[in-house]
Amino acid sequence: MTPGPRKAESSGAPVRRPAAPAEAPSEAPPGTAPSDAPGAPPEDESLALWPGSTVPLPHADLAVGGVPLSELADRFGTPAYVLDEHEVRRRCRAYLRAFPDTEVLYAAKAFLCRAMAHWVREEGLGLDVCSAGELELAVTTGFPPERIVLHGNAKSPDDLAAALRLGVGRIVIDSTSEIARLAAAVPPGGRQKVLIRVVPGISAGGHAKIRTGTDDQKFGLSVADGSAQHAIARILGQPRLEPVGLHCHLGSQITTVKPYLSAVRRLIGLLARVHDQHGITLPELDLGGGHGIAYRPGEPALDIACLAAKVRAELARGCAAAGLPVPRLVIEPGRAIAGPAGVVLYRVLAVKQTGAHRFVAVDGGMSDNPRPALYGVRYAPRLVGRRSAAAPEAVTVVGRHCEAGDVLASDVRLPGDIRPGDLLAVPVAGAYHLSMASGYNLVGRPPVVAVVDGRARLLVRRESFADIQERDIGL
Ligand SMILES: Cc1ncc(COP(=O)(O)O)c(C=O)c1O
Ligand SMILES: N[C@@H](CCCC[NH3+])C(=O)O
Repeated sequence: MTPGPRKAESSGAPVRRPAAPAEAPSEAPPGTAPSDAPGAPPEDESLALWPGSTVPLPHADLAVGGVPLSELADRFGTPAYVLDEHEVRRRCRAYLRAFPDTEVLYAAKAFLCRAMAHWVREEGLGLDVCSAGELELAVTTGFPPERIVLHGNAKSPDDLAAALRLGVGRIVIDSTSEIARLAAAVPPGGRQKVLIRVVPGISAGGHAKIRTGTDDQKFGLSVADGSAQHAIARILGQPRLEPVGLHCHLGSQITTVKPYLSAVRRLIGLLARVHDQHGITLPELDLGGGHGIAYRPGEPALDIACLAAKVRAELARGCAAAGLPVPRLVIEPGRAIAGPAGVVLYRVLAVKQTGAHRFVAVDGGMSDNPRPALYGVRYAPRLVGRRSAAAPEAVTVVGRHCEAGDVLASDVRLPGDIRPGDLLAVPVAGAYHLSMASGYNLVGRPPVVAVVDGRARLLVRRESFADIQERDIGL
């Protein structure tokens, strides 16, 4: 990506965007352009996908949360994830505003650390977890277990034991075989609320690998082949399980409302069948997450306000037609809350011209961001901390790992004089980066630094060589 036009480059202090009007825009739903960033639309359009606090500084630096990125790189090293606390909180509030009377669960798999759990809880969201690890971490921050929902297509005995011991609000049943196993784990006299994960037979999502609404995949219970109906009958035969609703998660990176409306219609159909067959009304409908965001300028994002309005209308219409009460709505956004609040910083280590290709190799790679390798996702890195007059050239930003496919950003435009020592910053790095980071090549995972109001605070420290060595028992 070409560094965009800068403004107000004369003073050394972070230049703030105009203050947000007191009312709505700063709380506009995530994903709605141009108010995706808080306050007025960004002065510099090339910063539209960056956290709302991002401002240009002298020497082509950027400040996020009032802290210059080059200062963060010097202080915390690279690679490093930077998270704008205000942006996370603003996105949580925007969801609550767009979805009144809805339980909004933040999907912890997108990114979780203690501070994140704390912010999300303070903002009034619940949590969707899919392991004992995510659950226990959240609970250590005082997250009320009753506001937590446990997911997973293969929950381990430890996952179920932790959920029951800590008293999570609901457990999502994902397979028939799980029913008896869960019922047996519930202590005598206890009754666990459960949701049933339903596969509605809808194809939606940004990449085949992240589509979970089609019948032929590993998650949930299909309506088409009757397994969902069969599972519900089985659950009703288990006195220690209390079915409270249906759940579906269509996939991730969904940028249109239509698939959600199809899901609502199919789930209402199933609610009606359950009512007719068993004489019960399940009071909850959990539509999962999957709300798509843009990673590069010009990419589409799901319009959350539109989603909220249309889902509510479809629920009201469908339930009235089926003679059912409107169920309580639950949603589980992850990416749309954490993703745009994060930036990742890399230092350039090598620049190489091979034939037609110019490679810019940085000190991170697929171990801190496997998403390009997994899903072919494209990012928009930007040179920060140094002004360049060189014309932009097409380059491929690659990582440091022993894989030809370790590409972080293919065919992006960076100044032609890019060189070792330069700092690159990549926006929209808050979701599914650290949470999917690996230990490949024994490279320690990067730290997470929170920025807010001109202050930087380490949330998760860098994984050191000592950390890695400690786990290795030796000969
Ligand atoms: C059950 C469930 N809920 C919520 C999410 C969050 O999805 P996203 O981060 O795309 O909003 C996921 C992940 O795709 C999921 O599997
Ligand atoms: N991890 C994926 C999406 C799947 C989300 C989890 N169900 C991503 O980075 O986009």
